[in-house]
Amino acid sequence: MALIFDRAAIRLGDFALSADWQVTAGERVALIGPSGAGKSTLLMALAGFVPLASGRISWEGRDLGPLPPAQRPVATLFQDQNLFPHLTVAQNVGLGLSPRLRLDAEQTARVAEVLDRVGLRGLEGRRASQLSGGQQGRAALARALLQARPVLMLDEPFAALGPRLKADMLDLVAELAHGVTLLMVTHDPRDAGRIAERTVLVADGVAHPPEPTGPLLDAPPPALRDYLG
Ligand SMILES: Nc1ncnc2c1ncn2[C@@H]1O[C@H](COP(=O)(O)OP(=O)(O)OP(=O)(O)O)[C@@H](O)[C@H]1O
Repeated sequence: MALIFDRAAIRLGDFALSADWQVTAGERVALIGPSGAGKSTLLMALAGFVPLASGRISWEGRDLGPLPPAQRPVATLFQDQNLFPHLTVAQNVGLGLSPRLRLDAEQTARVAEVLDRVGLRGLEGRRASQLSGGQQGRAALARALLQARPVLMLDEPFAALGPRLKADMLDLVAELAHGVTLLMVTHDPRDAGRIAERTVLVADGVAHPPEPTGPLLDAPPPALRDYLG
């Protein structure tokens, strides 16, 4: 069981990126590298929003190429959390199950259960705009978990939170998404060290094969050293 980038190549105008490696199901991997190197674009290719110029991406032996985004095995947690400020917490989370918010009793119970798991019980009826940053992160995580996809992509999650809160949220992700394959874009090597067993360096047109995070950060190759400063 694995997520495989098989000589996958992306071309967008002058921008080119290649990836040729795999991640074992349930593994947690960080993507790190300079701004504009293509970290988000690689995730968007996995999600089906950016086409491959050649090669393929497969999950458990199945080529994802023909699958539209909604049928791919991935859920995404974005930096801006993508919450609708005027909707309640329960509604924002319910959108993960039904885009029109027509939830049956079983789905409503699942929303309540996942809100409980992320520690938001009692705040179901509050508008998203009335949540703290940390609570918003929990609501967005609840929505992503509710989709129950085997791959969870995090694009600079919780970047707006302070270091302590961000660390707590990453620990919560690791705990609640246990068994889920995580791909996390981050600019902070501490995030990678906290949650990711292996790290992909994205630089100079290549998403390099994942390497064990600790040794990679302790003895960074030149491209990573330049980036880390
Ligand atoms: N539709 C497009 N056409 C041409 N180039 C594009 C298109 N979309 C993205 N790019 C380019 O792809 C490159 C990679 O962008 P991407 O956002 O993936 O980088 P990133 O590593 O996630 O950066 P950051 O860390 O700043 O978020 C950038 O140079 C961007 O300008």
